[in-house]
Amino acid sequence: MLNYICVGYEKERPVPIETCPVDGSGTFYPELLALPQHRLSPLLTVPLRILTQMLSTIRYHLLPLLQLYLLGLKVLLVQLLSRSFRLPVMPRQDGKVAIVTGGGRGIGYEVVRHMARLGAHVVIGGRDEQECLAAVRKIREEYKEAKVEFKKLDLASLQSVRQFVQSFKERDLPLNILVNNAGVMLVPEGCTEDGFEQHFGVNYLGHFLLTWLLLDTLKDSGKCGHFSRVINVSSSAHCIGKIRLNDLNNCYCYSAHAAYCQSKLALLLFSSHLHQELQRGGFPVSSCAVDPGMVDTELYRHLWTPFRLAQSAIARLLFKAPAEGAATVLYAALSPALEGDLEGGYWANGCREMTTPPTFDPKLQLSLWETSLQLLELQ
Ligand SMILES: NC(=O)c1ccc[n+]([C@@H]2O[C@H](COP(=O)([O-])OP(=O)(O)OC[C@H]3O[C@@H](n4cnc5c(N)ncnc54)[C@H](O)[C@@H]3O)[C@@H](O)[C@H]2O)c1
Repeated sequence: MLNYICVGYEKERPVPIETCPVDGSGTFYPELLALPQHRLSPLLTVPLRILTQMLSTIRYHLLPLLQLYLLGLKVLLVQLLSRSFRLPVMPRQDGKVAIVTGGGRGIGYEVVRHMARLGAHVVIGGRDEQECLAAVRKIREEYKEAKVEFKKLDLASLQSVRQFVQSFKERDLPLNILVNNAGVMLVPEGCTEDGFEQHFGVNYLGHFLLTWLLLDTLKDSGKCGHFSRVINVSSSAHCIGKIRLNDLNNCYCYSAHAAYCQSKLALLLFSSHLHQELQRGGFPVSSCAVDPGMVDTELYRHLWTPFRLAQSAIARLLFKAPAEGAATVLYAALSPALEGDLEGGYWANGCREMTTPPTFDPKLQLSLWETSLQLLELQ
């Protein structure tokens, strides 16, 4: 259960006590807060409060918003000027078992469809039953032999993640590929069943738990030269993400833009740390992160209406189709060239790419890893 205190600041929002440094360190404007306001004349206190509020709004709302839209423009420009990666012909995947989260639509659907066509047994872990069953039907209609099925998985509920893993393990199937694809973007402020901010809970923490609980199966299913693979679908938005270890739930000042970017950076840090841990332990499992590019899917439905309208108008022309967005994910998951891959890393448009320094910060990776284990009560 979360306890709340009121910091008497900003909109006087209650902030969960565990994540709130009461002294305001590292966030807001402690230098302004630290002023002995009781000694200031009321004439000064009011403008000071207005000023701090304006600064907070700029820093926590406008800046992440502007950064994300500018990044979007840059990515679109690069996409327009460079050739979209085309997936080479991949070998048959008979006998392999894959789990794809959020495989009922968008990029995930195309990943499932392609894997099923190649003979893999694919389990769609999805929240929306109707959507996922429709996806299963469609794929079976297209490929009569497809081994594709749906199992309920709501990443916004840790209990649902545990149930999904338990029912998967009861079947004694191997697990060769895990694609952590499901995601939400710019959803209104709200919490998961377990009280985590939605982007953080669904995009990152739910996938952390899912992977953690499936690790033994992934390890048992990998062989030397035939590693099991964990593919984390991140985003170029991670570049502008910031990990606020003392406010992972974005309680101080909620910005959906900042929350999405943080969740995608967290997924990348997780992917990198997991890969190193697996290599250190000598396990036949690799982990990498993939940016699918800007893809025309329903992910954008929570954009502010004018942006949403602009996005739908230009999407067909400038955005990738979901199958194109799935290409790098599929390459990372299936390519024989990556068998026994010891590097993991971050993939975009068919290539392994360098990315921003925080992603390689071992201290940050470890802190986030340990905090996540604590939040999930795994330690
Ligand atoms: N579309 C893009 O331009 C883009 C760019 C970068 C990264 N991505 C990432 O690609 C991934 C796939 O996104 P998409 O573009 O196909 O979007 P989408 O909205 O079409 O698909 C998202 C999928 O996640 C599922 N999902 C959402 N919440 C869930 C939950 N609580 N439990 C289980 N499943 C849940 C949805 O049901 C859906 O199937 C996401 O992680 C997204 O962040 C997309």
